[in-house]
Amino acid sequence: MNSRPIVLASASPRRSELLESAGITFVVAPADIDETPLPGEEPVDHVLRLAEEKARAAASRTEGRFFVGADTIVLCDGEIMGKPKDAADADRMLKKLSGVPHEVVTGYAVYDRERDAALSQAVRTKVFFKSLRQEEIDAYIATGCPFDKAGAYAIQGGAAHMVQKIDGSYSNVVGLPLCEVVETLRTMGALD
Ligand SMILES: Cc1cn([C@H]2C[C@H](O)[C@@H](COP(=O)(O)OP(=O)(O)OP(=O)(O)O)O2)c(=O)[nH]c1=O
Repeated sequence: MNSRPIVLASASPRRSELLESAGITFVVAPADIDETPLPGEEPVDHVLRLAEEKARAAASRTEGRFFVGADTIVLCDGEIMGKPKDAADADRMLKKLSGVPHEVVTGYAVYDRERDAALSQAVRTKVFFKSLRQEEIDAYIATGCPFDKAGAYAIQGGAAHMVQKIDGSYSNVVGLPLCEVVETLRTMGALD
């Protein structure tokens, strides 16, 4: 699908699987950046900033032409939820999400090293959780799954049964809005 080198600036195996599923050839070069929100930073500005920082950080130390970075957060009642710090934090997040619709926001950026230019976009998906029983929350946390996921859950994993419905892109919830990312790669000339 592409002859020009694409680099995925991510350590997330889910993002790799999604991009692979679109038939895109790429190499992986995770970018380790500080993901703390700036004081007063709006959620969309936050994910867009981090996505571009990840793409540019990978470009500063990896061969390639197009660099894809992404960042996913859960937005519930004004709170930006990243990954839980520990089991108590995961428990707090899941209790807050229980029975309440929330949004998953993923920002992504494609940085073209040759033109020193980036295109970015934030995609929002509404997720409706059922009311969770404490035993369900405890059992889920005991699996260890919540710890590397924004909002302490994975729609593609053990939390599938907690989700009543979604409104919007599924791949966006998993961490990369595939439809939009592929279109952006095409617009930028990264795909044949
Ligand atoms: C809500 C939700 C999030 N997630 C994941 C997507 C992201 O990998 C993670 C949010 O953390 P991110 O900081 O966006 O990404 P990451 O640290 O995993 O990877 P990298 O920064 O190297 O690209 O949560 C799921 O896998 N399923 C879900 O249902």
